[in-house]
Amino acid sequence: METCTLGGRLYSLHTISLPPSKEDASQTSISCLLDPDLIPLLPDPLPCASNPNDASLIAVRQTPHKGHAMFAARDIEPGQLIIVEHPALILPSGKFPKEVYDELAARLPEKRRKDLFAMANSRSKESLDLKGRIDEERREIYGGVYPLINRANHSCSPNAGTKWDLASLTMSFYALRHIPAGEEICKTYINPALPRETRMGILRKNYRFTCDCPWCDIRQSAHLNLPEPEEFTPEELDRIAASDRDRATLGTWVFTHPGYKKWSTDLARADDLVISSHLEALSLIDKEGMQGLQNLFVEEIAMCYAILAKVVKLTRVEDPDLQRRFEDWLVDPERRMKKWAWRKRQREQLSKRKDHDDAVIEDVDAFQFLFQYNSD
Ligand SMILES: C[S@@+](CC[C@H](N)C(=O)[O-])C[C@H]1O[C@@H](n2cnc3c(N)ncnc32)[C@H](O)[C@@H]1O
Repeated sequence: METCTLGGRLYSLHTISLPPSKEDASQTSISCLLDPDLIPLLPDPLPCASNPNDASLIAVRQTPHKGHAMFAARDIEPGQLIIVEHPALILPSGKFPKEVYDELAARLPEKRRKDLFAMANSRSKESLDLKGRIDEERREIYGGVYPLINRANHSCSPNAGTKWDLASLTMSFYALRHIPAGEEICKTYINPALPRETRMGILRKNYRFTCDCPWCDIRQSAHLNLPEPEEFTPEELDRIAASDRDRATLGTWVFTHPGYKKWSTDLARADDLVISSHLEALSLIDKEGMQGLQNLFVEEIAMCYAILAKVVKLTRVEDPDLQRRFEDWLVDPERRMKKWAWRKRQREQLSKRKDHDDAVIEDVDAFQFLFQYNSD
């Protein structure tokens, strides 16, 4: 089989060869199902995943109620890269006949194929963005299957996140907060800002499990294989409602609170407005374990020139360009951050003028004062 059609669209089966990797001899190819017009647009030659993968950082083990899971074998610091991995499979979203999956898998080296099929729900995919590679109207969502990264189970308070790199066709997996040795490393399969009921419904329907995170499994009984309680106590209902409210607030924060851009040119807003509002968001993030959103807020705070040192560390995988920009500012913040310097100058001039006005006000008659005011 070289091609197949789904929903009137034609797809080609295609194998991308990878440069040999010292660390993983089985990682030799990616088996793909692609729009034929995408194939000539793929990076060629494909760079080898710059493999800083440190095998001693993680351990994959069988668990009593979640199949395999990934654990931190050592302490992992916030922002630290955990894995960089090429997908074993790339295919469009949508359901294809079983033979298509079998054919894609058959094209993989044996070890890679076995690893893939050993995974629970081996069809779960990470979405990949092929933006910029094809016309907007023909763009569609592709998914990748990763033998190692896909071992990470789900949590609604994930301690790790993923970042896709189109140029190398790799996914980076990195820590969103400190992960102590022994803790399970989880990512989120869904939008964690959704209410508990909706999150649980999607996870049951699409992945066939009941989430055991502390925000879903209110009684922490999933590991005992106990069913969801029929009824919650009023205190439990309050906790669920508070968490849903906090998550919804975080999900819409950037639309409901002023950010750096508006603040920077608006002297009517207090100097610490964005910083204090975004610090409030960061404390909600900590409360709900939604560190996946933190860069958005930390970046805004940093734009107001606050905790640059923290953001430099946190952005190293997710946004290396931003990291370099912040490092650059740190060399001479007032000169390089023009908007910050502008606000500072305006405040200084205003306070100088106020001191001056306070000193002369008694000598100035009403007419002079009005004149001075209007001529400014
Ligand atoms: C991408 S796989 C993750 C690795 C999988 N545990 C394994 O053994 O290979 C997704 C599947 O893992 C299981 N899973 C993931 N997160 C879970 C969780 N929080 N609780 C229970 N099962 C989970 C579900 O069976 C889900 O369909």
